[in-house]
Amino acid sequence: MSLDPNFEHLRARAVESLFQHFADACVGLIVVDKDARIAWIGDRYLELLGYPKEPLGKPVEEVIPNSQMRHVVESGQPMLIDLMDIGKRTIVVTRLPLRDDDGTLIGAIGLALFDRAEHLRPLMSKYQRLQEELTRTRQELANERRAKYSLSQMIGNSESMREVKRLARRAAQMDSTVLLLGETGTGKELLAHGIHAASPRANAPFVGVNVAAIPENLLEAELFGVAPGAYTGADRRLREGKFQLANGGTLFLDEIGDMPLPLQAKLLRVLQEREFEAVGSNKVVRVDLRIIAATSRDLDALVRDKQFRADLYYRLNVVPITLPPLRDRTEDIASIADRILDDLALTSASPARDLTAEAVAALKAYDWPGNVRELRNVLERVSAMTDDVTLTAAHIAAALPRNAPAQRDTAEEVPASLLRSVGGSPRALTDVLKDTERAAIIGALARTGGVKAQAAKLLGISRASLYERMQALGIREDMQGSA
Ligand SMILES: Nc1ncnc2c1ncn2[C@@H]1O[C@H](COP(=O)(O)OP(=O)(O)OP(=O)(O)O)[C@@H](O)[C@H]1O
Repeated sequence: MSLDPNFEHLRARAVESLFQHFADACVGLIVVDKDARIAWIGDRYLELLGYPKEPLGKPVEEVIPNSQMRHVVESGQPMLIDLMDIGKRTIVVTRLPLRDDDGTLIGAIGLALFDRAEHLRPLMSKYQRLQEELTRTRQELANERRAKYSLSQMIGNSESMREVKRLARRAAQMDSTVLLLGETGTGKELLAHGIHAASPRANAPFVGVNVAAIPENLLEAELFGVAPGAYTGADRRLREGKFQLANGGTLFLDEIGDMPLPLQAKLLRVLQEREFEAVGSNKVVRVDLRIIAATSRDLDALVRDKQFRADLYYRLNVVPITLPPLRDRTEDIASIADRILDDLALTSASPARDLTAEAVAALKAYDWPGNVRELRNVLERVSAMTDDVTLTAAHIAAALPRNAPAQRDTAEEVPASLLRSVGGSPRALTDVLKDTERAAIIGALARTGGVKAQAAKLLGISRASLYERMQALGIREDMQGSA
C-alpha cells in the first residue's frame, strides 16, 4: 500500500518544527561519541558553561562536570527529563542515545533547555524548594554535630576537677587519642564535647556513638558504613558510617569497653593506619579525625579476662583522664546543683530554686552511684514534687531513692491489675508480657536511680539489650523510674 503523500509532508514538517522548537528553547546542544568525548557543542552552551579551552575531543565531564552523557552511551537508554546544576543555575536536560542505521550505538545527543521554560516552572520551583530544604537540613545536622558543650560548662572547683579540666585543655591542643574513664554519669560525654570544642577541630563535626546501645550485628555498619549493594536490601548508594561522618573532626566512642572482640581488631587498624573498608567493600577509606573513647568499665580487668585486646587498650590509653565520682568531690555538689536548678528553671520557665544549707548537707550525705546524672534526676524529681522555691533537707530526703529493696519474686512483681483490662476481661498474653516487662525495667531504673548498667545487672540482661528493650517499649532514655 502506498503512503498518503500528505503523511510524508506531515512527518517532514514535524521533524523540521521539532528542531526549530528545540533550537529556540535550548540553551545548548551537545553531541558526544561512544566514549563520551565531545564531538560537537553549541556556542551558547559553551558560553553558559564558561569553558575557556577547545572542547572538542575532551571527555564530557571535563567541560560539564555533572554530565550524565556517559551513562547514556554506556546504557543505551535515553534520559528524557533530568535536572542538572551548572554553577548556581539549574537547567532541564534531555539526553538521547544516537544509533547508526544498523542500530549500533555511536554516541549521544544532549539538549539543555532554558530554566525559564514556563511549563516547567512548577517542577522547577518544587525542585528548588526541596534543594533549599536539603541545604537547611544539612546545616542543622552540621550544627547538631558540632560540640554542644564547652569546658566551661563542666562545673566543679574541687582539686580533682581542676586537674581534670587542666588535662582536658592540654589534650584539646594535642591531636592524640583521649581515653575518658570514670563511673557512669561523671561527665565523660560532657568532657568529650568540651575537649572537641577547645581543639583546633572545633568547627568540624563531633560525632558520638554509644557502642553499648547498638546491637552487635549492626555495629560494624554503623561505624564503618556499608558499600552499595553490600547485601540484599542494602542501599544502592554508599551509606556512610560514623568514621566518615566525623572526618575532619572528633569521633566519640562511648562505652568502648562494650566493643565486641571481632570489631576491636578493625578499630585497632583505624587507630594505627587511619584507614578502613566499609562493610562489603574492598576500597580503602582514609580518614583524618581524633578519637575520644570513654568507658565506665574496668578496662584493665577486661584485658585480664581477654574481653578487651591489650594492644587496643594501649592505643587508646594515650592521654587517659579519669573523672572522679561525685562522692569523692562533695565540695562540688552545691555548685553543680545550683547550675542544674538554673537549667531546670530555664527549661520549665519557672522561678529558679534555692537550696538551704541543710538541703546541701543532705545531698552531700548521699552516695550518688549515678553521679551527676543522678543528681540531676533527683533535683528534677524535687522540682516536680513541689512548687516551693526554697528546697529543704526534707524535700531532698523525699526525692532520694529509698534503699533498694531486696529483689522480690517475679510473681509478686506482676500486679493483679496487669492481668485485667479496664473492662475486667482477661488480656492478651503479649500485652501482659509487655506491661510486665515495662514495669520490671522501670522498677529496675527506679532502684538504680536511672543507672542503666546497674539496672541491666539487676534484670540479668546486657546493657545493649536493656537499651533495645527500652526503645521497643517506648521507655525514655532519661527515665529513672518515676513515671
Ligand atoms: N561537672 C559537671 N557539671 C555540670 N554538669 C555535669 C557535670 N558532669 C556531668 N554533668 C551532667 O551530668 C549528666 C551526665 O553526664 P555525662 O553523660 O557526660 O556522663 P557520662 O560519664 O558520659 O555517663 P555514662 O558513662 O553513663 O555515659 C549530663 O547531663 C551532664 O551534662
